[in-house]
Amino acid sequence: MTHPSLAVQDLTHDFGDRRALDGVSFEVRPGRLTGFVGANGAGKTTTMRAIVGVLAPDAGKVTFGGEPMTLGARRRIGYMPEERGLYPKMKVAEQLVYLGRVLGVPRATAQARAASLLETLGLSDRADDLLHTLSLGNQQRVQVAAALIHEPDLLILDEPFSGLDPIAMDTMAAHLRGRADAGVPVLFSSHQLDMVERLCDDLVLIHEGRVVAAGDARALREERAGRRFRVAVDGSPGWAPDLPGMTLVEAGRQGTLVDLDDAADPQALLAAAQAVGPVTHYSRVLPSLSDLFAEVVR
Ligand SMILES: Nc1ncnc2c1ncn2[C@@H]1O[C@H](COP(=O)(O)OP(=O)(O)OP(=O)(O)O)[C@@H](O)[C@H]1O
Repeated sequence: MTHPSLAVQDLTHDFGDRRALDGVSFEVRPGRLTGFVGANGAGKTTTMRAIVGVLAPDAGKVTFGGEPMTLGARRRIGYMPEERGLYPKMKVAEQLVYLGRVLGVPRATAQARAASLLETLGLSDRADDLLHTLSLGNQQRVQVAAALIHEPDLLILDEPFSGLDPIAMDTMAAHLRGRADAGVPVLFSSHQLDMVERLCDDLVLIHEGRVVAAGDARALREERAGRRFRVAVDGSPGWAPDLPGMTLVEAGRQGTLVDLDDAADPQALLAAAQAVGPVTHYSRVLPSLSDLFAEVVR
């Protein structure tokens, strides 16, 4: 199924005399996992609240499939709020079924979905436990299940990875990937830049209420790639080129890292490596997401 795109256009919002959002615009495309990254207080939660309609922004608009968000469209969003908000004294599965019913899912369907979500999130054995008896990380998994119980057309998740152990993180990541692969636009905020870098197709970087970079994650990194290359020669882990305009950064088991000045030819580096032995790796080094982030917020 093809889902529409979410577009956020020129959102502006003040809290008193503090401008929290200052003309925020970006798109969350169907089938794309979009990571929403920014420092504390940058405006991620406020933007997400405006998207799902719990906050009315001072200016700007949110459209889904080109149409303004209606109440009906909002019911098709799966939202995991920062403040969470499930019922601590209700049983896990019962709670999911209840939330599904509130969103118009027939009881039998909600029961089947709850069981299947708990299974994929590794919580089947806790289905009949009261929520508050689960660890915080497991409560968080239930929170994600709650956001998915009505098979939403759009997922907005505020820090779904915070507080999860590495295994739970992988489970969560696989689940979000699965929803995106099914065509759903997915926007999630996170401070775990390595996870975002590994997982996301698209990025939105926000700084002090303004979007400072947005779009295809790889393209954003490629645009900012310098002239650093990694080359690995089989059997010669410490090899270093001796060529004009090339500065060795490091040489080791991960290969040889070299900075080229503007006049140096990357092919000369490759040829020199090939003269030493079989080349097992040769690539231009892309900046990491944390490099990218540091650069755009400077
Ligand atoms: N209800 C509120 N009343 C007053 N100021 C607020 C309110 N909510 C947010 N703010 C302010 O708006 C700005 C943006 O906050 P927001 O919560 O959107 O940031 P964030 O990017 O989600 O941060 P974090 O990563 O810390 O969750 C901050 O300066 C914050 O203090």
